[in-house]
Amino acid sequence: MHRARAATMVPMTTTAAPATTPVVGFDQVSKSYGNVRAVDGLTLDLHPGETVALLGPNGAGKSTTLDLLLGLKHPDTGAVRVFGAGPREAIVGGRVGAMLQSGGLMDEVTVGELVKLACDLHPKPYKVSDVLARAGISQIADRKVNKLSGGQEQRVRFALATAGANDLIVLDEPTTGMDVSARQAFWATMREQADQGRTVLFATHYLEEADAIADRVLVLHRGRLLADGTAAEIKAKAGARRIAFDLEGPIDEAPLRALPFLTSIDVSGHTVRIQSSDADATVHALYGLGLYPRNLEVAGLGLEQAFVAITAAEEAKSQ
Ligand SMILES: Nc1ncnc2c1ncn2[C@@H]1O[C@H](COP(=O)(O)OP(=O)(O)OP(=O)(O)O)[C@@H](O)[C@H]1O
Repeated sequence: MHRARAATMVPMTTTAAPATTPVVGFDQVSKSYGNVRAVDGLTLDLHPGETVALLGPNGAGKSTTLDLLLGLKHPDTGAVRVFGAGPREAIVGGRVGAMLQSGGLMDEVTVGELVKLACDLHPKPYKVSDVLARAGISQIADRKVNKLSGGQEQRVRFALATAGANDLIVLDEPTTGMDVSARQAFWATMREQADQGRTVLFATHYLEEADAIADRVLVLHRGRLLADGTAAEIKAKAGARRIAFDLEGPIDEAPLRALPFLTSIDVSGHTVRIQSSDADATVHALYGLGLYPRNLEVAGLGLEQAFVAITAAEEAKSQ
């Protein structure tokens, strides 16, 4: 999503909702731009204390989903609820912190002034010095916002989204441009927030972050929810497993390519790497070829490979 944003921080408050009310509820939500259906019949609930990663290829509808949730866009059909109210009603107070992708930072103020403003506006603010320290920007508090590097700007957005205690934190590709230490500090803060019962929803292209951080993963594709579960469940849903082994002598690829249930193969030197939708059957057939595979390893897919497998299978269905 590369569109400019009106604001990088969206403070909201609502009256307390009953404990059973989901933090966020999407009920059959659809949103189109002309003939592009960005969000297509999306139904899901988010609950207190969940850390949820929203994954999907470019154009899958992640940013539109977050915009709908924040009331920055309105559904064509269906309903979006935030703490039991419509997003527009929810926007009037301060239970939601949002870190969006671009735009909205005031240029002519210093980092410290901007963070102080965010704290002043928040109904449950943290101390400005703590917010600056947590985002790793105390040293640049006197610098004008328009003199920052991309990664520093992103740290400032992080500070704005964590200027006060929010019950829901919405993050659109939050760590893009951050260096390793900024990422680590960022996710440590988000973990603390989740441990305190807050709900964190983040869209990302960094699947290793989703794997490490999220206790629930949503996979969007063409505006529809393809998968919803823990990272382990998503990996299992992809079905395929990785098989790797070494062979001595020149490798004849033809019989390997004919192995049953093989979905991909890569031969590099003496090492063969295979993906199979039935690893047991593939390994059995491998021995049936009279080969002697050494250093044989069979493992599940990583989240990234599972994501690629799930979305590629969906693409194939729609062709
Ligand atoms: N303002 C707009 N006008 C027209 N089409 C739009 C607009 N905003 C988004 N779209 C289209 O809607 C679809 C979903 O876009 P969206 O930005 O929600 O996807 P995304 O998953 O966030 O993508 P990315 O990973 O590339 O940021 C895309 O096909 C996009 O081109």
